Amino acid sequence: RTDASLYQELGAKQGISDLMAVFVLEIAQDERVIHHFDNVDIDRFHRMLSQHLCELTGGPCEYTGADMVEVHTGMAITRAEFNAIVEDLITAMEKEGIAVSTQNRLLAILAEFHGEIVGQ
Ligand code: HEM
Repeated sequence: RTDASLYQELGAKQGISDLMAVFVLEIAQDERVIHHFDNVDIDRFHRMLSQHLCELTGGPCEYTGADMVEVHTGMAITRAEFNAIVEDLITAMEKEGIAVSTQNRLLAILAEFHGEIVGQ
């Protein structure tokens, strides 16, 4: 578990929730990946993303959602799709005015999920 500084830099629970709301809107407009989300419960998706990010960045949350490998298995997510999602997150972070140094700290954490998500 990391220290909570990244969690604070992202604006704690409210900042993370706002960021994930913008991120979900970016995904919804992204033709490269939207087909994966046809039957997804968006409220739950937003809630689980926020909880996951809160925990990963050292915040006072416990992620209660699905295991990363299990939930993405069967989607056959490509490297290009993974990168598209990363771009959507960067766009969301820019829109939320998050400092580039903070953006890079978050991206470094998420990059570690590559192997659990791509090609499952
Ligand atoms: C660092 C990369 C990623 C992380 C950390 C991540 C994280 C998550 C989390 C926390 C959930 C919620 C699980 C739950 O509801 O219990 C989820 C669901 C989902 N993810 Fe990802 N994800 C990543 C990349 C991707 C990519 C690249 C795609 C597709 C292009 C994708 C597609 C989905 C879909 C469609 C769901 C909803 C599954 C469902 O509700 O049935 N994810 N992801």
